[in-house]
Amino acid sequence: METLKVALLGAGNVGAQVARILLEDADALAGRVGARLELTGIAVRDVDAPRTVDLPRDLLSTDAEAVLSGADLVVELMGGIEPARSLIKRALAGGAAVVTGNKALLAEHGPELYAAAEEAGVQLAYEAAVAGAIPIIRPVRDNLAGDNITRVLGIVNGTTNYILDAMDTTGASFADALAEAQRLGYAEADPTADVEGLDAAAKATILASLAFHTSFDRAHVSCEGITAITAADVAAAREAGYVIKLLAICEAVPADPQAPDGDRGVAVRVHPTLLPREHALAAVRGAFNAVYIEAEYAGSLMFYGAGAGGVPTASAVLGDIVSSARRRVLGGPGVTESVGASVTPVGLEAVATSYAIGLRVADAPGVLATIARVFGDHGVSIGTLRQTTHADGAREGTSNDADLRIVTHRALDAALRRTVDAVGQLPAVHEVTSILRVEGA
Ligand SMILES: NC(=O)c1ccc[n+]([C@@H]2O[C@H](COP(=O)([O-])OP(=O)(O)OC[C@H]3O[C@@H](n4cnc5c(N)ncnc54)[C@H](O)[C@@H]3O)[C@@H](O)[C@H]2O)c1
Ligand SMILES: N[C@@H](CCO)C(=O)O
Ligand code: NA
Repeated sequence: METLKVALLGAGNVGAQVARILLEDADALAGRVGARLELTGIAVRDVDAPRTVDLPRDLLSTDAEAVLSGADLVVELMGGIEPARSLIKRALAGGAAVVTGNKALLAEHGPELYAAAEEAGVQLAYEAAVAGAIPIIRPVRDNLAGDNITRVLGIVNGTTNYILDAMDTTGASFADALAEAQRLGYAEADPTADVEGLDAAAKATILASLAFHTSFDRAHVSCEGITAITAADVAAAREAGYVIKLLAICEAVPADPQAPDGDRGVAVRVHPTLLPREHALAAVRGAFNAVYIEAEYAGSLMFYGAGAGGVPTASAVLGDIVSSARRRVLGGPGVTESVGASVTPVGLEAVATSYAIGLRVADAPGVLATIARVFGDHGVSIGTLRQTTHADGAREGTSNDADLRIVTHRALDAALRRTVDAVGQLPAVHEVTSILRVEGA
């Protein structure tokens, strides 16, 4: 039987598990590939660092370039932009197939790397880069290649879903839920990329490019994280029949909001979103991920599972290793990215959604009518309105305060902002407590 040489770059959470499985399951994998996969080297920062998995010491090296030279397959699990980018380019140029889970790198430099793979006639596979273990890259790129995807809604970050779910089910504050996520090992020690939505935005960039056959850039993706979400927002959403999720949304919309029947563009956005509790994505709990796809012929599809964690993510990496190795045995690079569509990337200003708006107002006669008139004057239609009086929020010498939660019909972002600005100027409105988008209603 032929032997293929596999080089691994990085032995952290995911890399160490990939190495373990390559060694432990060597016979089974050889049967599936039609060649033996020999792990020839593992690039690490420190040969003596403690690891979650005991790895053969003679495979470890701090010289990544030496590790990848001569390999048939290079598996990059170091993360970050450099040196990952240069090492992947070097591996591709040398004729090796590359497997990576590096969404940050692909969101910023994907087209350059896809082109390098194409030029070298080898495969660049990255199933682990979006939603961990969930098969989503190949379904979107290959299985749905003959369909027309119209919308992708994804819960693609486990840490933020864990936090929002804990806030929803236990009433915890954002800070307490984050601390718990860190204690359980879901969030990074520095969880900025998770809670600010940057990790989800990188994944959205990759999904949009595949779903709409166009090279999207991270700069095309508008991004808002969950750090401003309060326990009160979550409670109010719950009371109104919604749950708040951080969604990555890629959607075909009119390129010019003033010309609804004109050319279509694609808007890609990440933000906290209210979802009706009966929506399929509302049932995604804890650190799980799910991607919901609407396509012209397939209808609605949902992909669900573990979006993070060393062992589940290793499953996606191993799948790419087996399939790349098998292609190597059979010859040819297989299916590659298709970017012939040249869809126009458009910004958030082109997207109309419903909004949930929280207002702290004076509980006095005529206040509701005045607020409703401002909405009407700006052409934003109110769908539902709930009022809760605040006995403990009484303002000295005046009326009590009340909390209003308004859910609008679909409106463009600019019209909504103008409306909220005008409402905020009303003397009876003491504070705009939140503005959140609603999807799936
Ligand atoms: N952990 C997950 O759940 C998950 C899920 C999907 C994708 N990913 C992606 O997989 C990749 C790896 O993630 P991870 O969680 O294993 O990260 P990690 O931080 O646990 O592991 C990365 C390892 O690479 C090593 N490394 C970094 N630079 C190096 C260099 N120049 N030379 C040698 N070694 C170097 C680090 O020392 C570390 O051990 C990242 O791109 C990440 O975004 C992770
Ligand atoms: N930090 C990421 C890891 C998986 O990409 C998450 O929480 O989903
Ligand atoms: Na995946």
